Amino acid sequence: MYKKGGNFGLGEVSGDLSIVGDFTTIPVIDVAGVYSENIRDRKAVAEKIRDACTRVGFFYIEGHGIPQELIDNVFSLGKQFFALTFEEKMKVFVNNRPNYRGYTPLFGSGNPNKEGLGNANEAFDWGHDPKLNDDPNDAFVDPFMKGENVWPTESLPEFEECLSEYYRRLRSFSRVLARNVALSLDLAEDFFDEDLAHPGCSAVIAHYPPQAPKSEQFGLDPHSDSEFFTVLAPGEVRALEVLNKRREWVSAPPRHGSFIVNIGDQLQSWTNGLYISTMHRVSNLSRLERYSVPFFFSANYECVIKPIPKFVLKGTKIEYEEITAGEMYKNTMIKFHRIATTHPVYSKYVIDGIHDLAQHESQKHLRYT
Ligand SMILES: O=C(O)CCC(=O)C(=O)O
Ligand SMILES: [Fe+2]
Repeated sequence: MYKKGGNFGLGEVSGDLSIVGDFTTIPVIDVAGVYSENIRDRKAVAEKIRDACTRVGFFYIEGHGIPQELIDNVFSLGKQFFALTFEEKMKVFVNNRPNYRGYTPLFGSGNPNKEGLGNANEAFDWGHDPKLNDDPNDAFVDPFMKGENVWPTESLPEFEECLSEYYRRLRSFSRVLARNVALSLDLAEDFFDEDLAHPGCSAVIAHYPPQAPKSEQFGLDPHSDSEFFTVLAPGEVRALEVLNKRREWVSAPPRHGSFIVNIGDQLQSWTNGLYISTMHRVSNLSRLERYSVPFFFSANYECVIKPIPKFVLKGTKIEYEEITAGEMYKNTMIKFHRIATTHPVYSKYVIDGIHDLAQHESQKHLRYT
């Protein structure tokens, strides 16, 4: 369930924070039918999506139509980026951007351990900005996280173009998939369209180096995603695990050519818990370098997320707080990146004030117009 402040970065899983599904395997869905002009084809996909979203919250997708070459190029450039020197990568340090774009160093995010180290991954974030927006009516009013993407253009001239193309491609696919999600909920297919006109999406290339076998740290702490849904390119190395009702962590290994889609807190809230935003975590115990690219598909930042009345049964209590998509994202990012601002190695790169919590709190009076 989405609680104010989000639950990203939880070190342990407590029962009351998440709804968990009854599953032992993650379904595989061929989604090619979402592009069909024939409603019967679209409905056939929607039925499978409904089953996966109510029971698991995770599913593999085939037939998505996103060119493998584009995915491969993103991974290849990501590997080149992470191979740059620390100083070079820190030129685009995430904590010097109010909108959390750029580089998060290894151990620089998540819950710190006794030595003050966080998650065993390094990452590069990019996302919604005026340049990537495709809605002429979007004024890009974001009181919390104003700013543009930041690119390591000096070292990697092709980075911006390739990652921007990936962003646009994944956003357009996600809009089509969202129509099928609407259908799966017996809503009009265009039900979410307006709220996804200038979606505040973001994407990450993450590098998870191999962890020591008995490492107490995670590659990524157990969490649920805060957005509408996530379309994950999981790379080639098994490391992602998904929590079921019996408190078992079910492995979600990569399947070549498939993405993994998981429901986020926005959709869980919109459906009043019918669709599950399932907890998951990453531990890379494979001895191989792992790279993955989640694309977080969100509603417009100013969109207020609250249960759709038809999912609220008479006499039941609404358990989900009303919150804008932008605030959800901001809360997640502040929590997730706090460690980088206090860690002795990274803090010397921090420009004071940008990620001051008090400063964010004091902006609370600002609202989208
Ligand atoms: O890399 C993965 O397999 C999952 C990443 C993830 O869960 C996230 O970034 O939210
Ligand atoms: Fe996640």
